[in-house]
Amino acid sequence: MGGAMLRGWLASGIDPARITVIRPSGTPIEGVTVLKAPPPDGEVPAVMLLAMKPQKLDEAVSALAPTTGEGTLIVSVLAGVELPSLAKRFPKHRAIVRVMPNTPSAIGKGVSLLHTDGDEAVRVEAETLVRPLGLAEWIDDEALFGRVSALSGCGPAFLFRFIDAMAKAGEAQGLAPDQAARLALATVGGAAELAAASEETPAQLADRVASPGGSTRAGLNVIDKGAALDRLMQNVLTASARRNEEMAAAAR
Ligand SMILES: NC(=O)C1=CN([C@@H]2O[C@H](COP(=O)(O)OP(=O)(O)OC[C@H]3O[C@@H](n4cnc5c(N)ncnc54)[C@H](O)[C@@H]3O)[C@@H](O)[C@H]2O)C=CC1
Ligand SMILES: O=C(O)[C@@H]1CCC=N1
Repeated sequence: MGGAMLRGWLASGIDPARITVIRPSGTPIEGVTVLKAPPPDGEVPAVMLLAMKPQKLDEAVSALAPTTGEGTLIVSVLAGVELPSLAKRFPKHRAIVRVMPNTPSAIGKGVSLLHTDGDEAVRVEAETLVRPLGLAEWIDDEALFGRVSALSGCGPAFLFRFIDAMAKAGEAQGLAPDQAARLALATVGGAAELAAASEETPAQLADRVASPGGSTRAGLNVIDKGAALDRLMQNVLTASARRNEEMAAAAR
């Protein structure tokens, strides 16, 4: 996820000289400084983005926490790890902002949910930081932030599965796999762009496709029976929210 955000920032024209990536592998990234660990005599960072797995946080804290200062804005994308859990581990900070980004950030089409207990200046700074990556939305209730992280944070994975499922269904009707994949992807991309550009709701747009008594209605009847897709998505987000809460509890 950190790599996706970095790609988005670099593509938006941010000065790479301002960025240092710390990754244990030390694998270089063109244009930016990459270190295996923070330099002992390094500058206090203005912004520190945490993007390791939540389970790796404690391993990373001993090297990272001493490098922060009273002026450091800590931005965490760690799913589940709440502000008090971060503040406890990084006592020196100006403010802490939680961000739940998603991978389309790499192409400036991401969604970033934001949460902080910082002041207006912190909110402006955080929003300015993530705006080049796509849509930015504040969620002021931290419990809700955890519960809804799955919609946009995990959402791309659910949609990628949906694209694959459409393609497989096309294959089952006789299409070659590569053609089915192309059709499914272009259909999902086009429909999403149309929905974004339209004044009508997705439900109204679905009705526009479904000619009365036609083939779309026959397909929609399967999706709509017993609110099958609605119930599936509710179960999906509930499962993700439950896992998020488990990670929050582990980090507390
Ligand atoms: N993958 C996604 O779409 C999203 C992920 N996130 C969050 O992003 C974080 C990373 O997730 P992924 O990118 O999926 O995992 P990943 O395993 O692909 O990336 C984790 C990165 O952390 C680095 N790392 C490990 N130990 C470190 C340390 N001690 N210091 C500095 N870096 C260290 C690794 O080198 C690796 O590049 C997680 O906290 C996750 O909750 C949030 C939103 C979306
Ligand atoms: O799977 C995860 O826990 C992270 C959070 C959102 C997307 N990936």
